[in-house]
Amino acid sequence: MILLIDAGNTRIKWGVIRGEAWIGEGALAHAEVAALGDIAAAHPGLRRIVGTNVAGPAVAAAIAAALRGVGIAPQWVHASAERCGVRNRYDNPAQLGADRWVALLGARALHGAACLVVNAGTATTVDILAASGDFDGGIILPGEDLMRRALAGNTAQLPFAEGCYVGAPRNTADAIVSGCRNAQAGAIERMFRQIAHLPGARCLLSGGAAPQLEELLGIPFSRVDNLVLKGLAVVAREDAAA
Ligand SMILES: Nc1ncnc2c1ncn2[C@@H]1O[C@H](COP(=O)(O)OP(=O)(O)O)[C@@H](O)[C@H]1O
Ligand SMILES: CC(C)(COP(=O)(O)O)[C@@H](O)C(=O)NCCC(=O)O
Ligand SMILES: [K+]
Repeated sequence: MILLIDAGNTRIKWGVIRGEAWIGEGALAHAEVAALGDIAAAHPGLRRIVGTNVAGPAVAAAIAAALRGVGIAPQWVHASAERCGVRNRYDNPAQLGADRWVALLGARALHGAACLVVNAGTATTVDILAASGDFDGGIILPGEDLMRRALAGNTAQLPFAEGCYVGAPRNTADAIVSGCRNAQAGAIERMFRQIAHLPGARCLLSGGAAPQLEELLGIPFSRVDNLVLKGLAVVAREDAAA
C-alpha cells in the first residue's frame, strides 16, 4: 500500500493505492496537514509514501513531521530529464515544477497521442506533450482566484467578487469573474492551437479550478481528477516493478 501526496500552493491532495486499486483520496488545507498522520495510521498496510511538493520547504517539513508517527519518510519526486516514456525539454529540466512533471507522466499513461496537460490550481499550467513523449514546453499563469485577488488588492474600486460567468457582463462582480475565466480558457484554447492539427490531439484538464472551466472550452478535452496523484501512482508502480 502506498500513500501519494500532491502538495500544492493551496491544498495538499492525497491518495492511497494498493496495486491497481485506489483505497482512498482527499484534499487538506495546509493548516490541516497533521491529518496526514491520521490518514497514514488508518492504513496499517502502508509501506511507502511518494509525493510532489511545490509549496516550499516549510510545507515539506510539516508533512514529514505529520508522518513521523508511522515511521515512513516521504520520498519526494523531482523533475528529471526523462522518466516513464516522457522526455523533459525544459532548458533546465530540474526547474520544472514537480507537479507539472508528474502530471505529464500521468497524462502519458492515459493518452498516447498529442496532449495539452492543464492543471488549474493556484496557478494554471498548460503544457504540451507530443505523441513522441516529448514535453515540448508550457505556460504558467495565475489561476482564476489569484487573478481575482490581484484585482481586489491593487485597485481602489474592485472587490474580491463572487460574480457569475456571462458573455457580456453588466455589473462589476460578473465582469471580474468573466474576465478572469475568459483569460484561463483563452490561454488554454490558444495553446491547443499548437497541437490541434495532430491526430488524436486532446486536452486533459485537472486541478481544483477545473470544474468552472469545463463549460467554456471549445476544444476536445477530458476531465481527469487529481492527475498529479495519478502520475505519482505511475511513478510508484514503476519503482515497485524495478
Ligand atoms: N475546498 C476548496 N478549497 C480551496 N480551493 C478550492 C476548493 N475547492 C475548489 N477549489 C479551487 O481549487 C483551486 C486550488 O486547486 P488545487 O488543484 O488544489 O491547487 P494547488 O495544487 O495549487 O494547491 C482554488 O484556487 C479554487 O479555485
Ligand atoms: C507553476 C507552479 C507554481 C504550480 O503550482 P500549483 O498551482 O500547483 O500550486 C509550480 O509547478 C512551480 O512552482 N513550478 C516551478 C517553476 C516551473 O514549473 O517552471
Ligand atoms: K497548478
